[in-house]
Amino acid sequence: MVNIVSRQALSAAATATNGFVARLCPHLAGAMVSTGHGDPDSRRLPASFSGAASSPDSSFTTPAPDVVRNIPRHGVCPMSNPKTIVSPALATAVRPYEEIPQPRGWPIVGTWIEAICNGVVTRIHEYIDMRYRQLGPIYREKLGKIDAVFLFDPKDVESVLQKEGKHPRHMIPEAWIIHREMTKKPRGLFFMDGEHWLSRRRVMNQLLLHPKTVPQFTERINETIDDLIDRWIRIKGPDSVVDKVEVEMFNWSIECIGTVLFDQRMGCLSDQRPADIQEFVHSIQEIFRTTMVLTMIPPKMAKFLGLPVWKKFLSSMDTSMQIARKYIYTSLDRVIDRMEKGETVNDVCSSILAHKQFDMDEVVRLTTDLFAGAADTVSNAMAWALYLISQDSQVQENIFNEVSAIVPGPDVVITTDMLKQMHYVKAVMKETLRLYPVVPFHTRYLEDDIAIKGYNIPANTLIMMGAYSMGRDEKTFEEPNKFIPERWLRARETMHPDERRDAHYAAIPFAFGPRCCVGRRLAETEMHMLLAKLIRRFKIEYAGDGPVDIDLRMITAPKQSIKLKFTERLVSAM
Ligand code: HEM
Repeated sequence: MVNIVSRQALSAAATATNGFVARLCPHLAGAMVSTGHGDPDSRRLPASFSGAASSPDSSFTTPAPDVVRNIPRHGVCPMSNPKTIVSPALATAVRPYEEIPQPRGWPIVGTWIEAICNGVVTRIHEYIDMRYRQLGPIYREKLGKIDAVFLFDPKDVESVLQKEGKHPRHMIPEAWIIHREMTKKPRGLFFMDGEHWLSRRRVMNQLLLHPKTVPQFTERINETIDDLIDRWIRIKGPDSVVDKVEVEMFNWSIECIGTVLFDQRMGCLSDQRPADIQEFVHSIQEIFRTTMVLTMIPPKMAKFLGLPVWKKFLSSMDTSMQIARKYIYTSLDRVIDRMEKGETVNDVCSSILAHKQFDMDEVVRLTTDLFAGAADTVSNAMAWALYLISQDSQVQENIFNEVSAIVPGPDVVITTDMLKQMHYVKAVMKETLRLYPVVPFHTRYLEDDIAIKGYNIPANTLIMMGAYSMGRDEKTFEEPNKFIPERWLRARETMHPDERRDAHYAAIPFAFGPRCCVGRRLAETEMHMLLAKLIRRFKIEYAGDGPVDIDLRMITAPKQSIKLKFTERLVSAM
């Protein structure tokens, strides 16, 4: 039997039990309450799998189990939902879902019009932040097709993730599900659930999250970075400015994932970039943009009416899948060829093939989704990091000093052992993703009811945890809107363990637990290496006309193009 309660509900229950509650229901005296922390069924990936070992904040990623209070159990209160396993005391303390605060809406349309007027499609992070400030750390709202309860307290995020079970389930946009059904083409990990997901995920964990695998790719990642630097030296104008750094980052991240998946260069960093890669970039962006629109206009209706947004969504999905598959089939042919010749192959795709557990079609599906998942995430994270550091010369000097002390020369290949020592570089990326979480909401459906802040959230309710708002919350972070990488280094020494825990759960850009991002270790390696190599070589200044805003198309992307000036450091300084 599992006890599902939040710490807040617990304390509410604890005060309520004595006297008043006991008079109401004789069951309630001396109930067993558990925080859930430290429950034997609270499963976590081993630290090595969640990437905790290499994290600058490894003290954050493995919080110590909380105290479990055992008080004699009296059984489940008949008032509760049969699947809500809470202490009898809580059964009265917990209020029904319907009482969770919600914004006032109009009959039938609810808050739809207000949400659209507030720019919910491209600025949903601001709209939801506004609701948080208005309604508090738990509220519920129906936004088009999304009917969810929103959470903003890191302690509640922890409670939800503690209870996500063996097969955590996240939200898949309805438009994507319809597309999958229409094309009758099953997709990769992100779309799977249950045991089917777990069996595939275990294999992918071994190939991407195991500490031993990523070091095999570091030399190739280094090469892509050297090529990017050469390219920037070639293309920067007389004023040393590179335009559209976000597009450059996209091309680089495709090049990187290409070498890791297939041990093959894609040509995205050459002067004649393949035309279809540009089309791929565009279609991925359109998928995210149209999907956002299709959360406000029911996709089934948009499909039925043949609305332009639906047509655009379909064509972008099809184009991106066709291009990804074209690359993957060509690469697979080469991989198989090399394997047949007995040549050593060292890439993720051949390792999946070597597993012999999956047929060719499944290999294509798994790799296509890795390819698509990697492209827009790493590139946007890096674009934001460069935007932030380009406005802070002190942060650049700190990076430079750290990297110079660890890496013997500018042309030396950076290894994962070197990266492990780069605490400041890691803190810069952690801080970037706190301010600009590429994935602005973490979503879960739980198998059982859960009590949060004294309210019952029924099983299978969509729970959305606001990473953007939590990352910028003054309750958790001092001067929350300032870019201060040092906060992650200081935190270990100066913060109370409870505050550290809150800071950890408020900033989990890759999510946490068994369904965390499978590409985390690879993404961090790529980003830390790029940052280290770039700052070792250049001083970077922001050359744009004004601040860059967020354009939220499911992921946190820059709205305006990012222009940067690159000045080579003197050779003697490097
Ligand atoms: C800065 C870079 C990245 C960020 C911030 C990021 C973030 C995330 C997040 C938040 C999730 C959802 C986890 C959940 O539902 O709880 C996720 C899932 C996923 N990511 Fe990433 N990601 C990044 C890079 C990558 C890369 C490089 C790859 C590919 C190698 C990748 C592949 C995936 C896949 C396949 C999933 C679905 C996993 C599953 O459902 O089991 N991601 N990512």
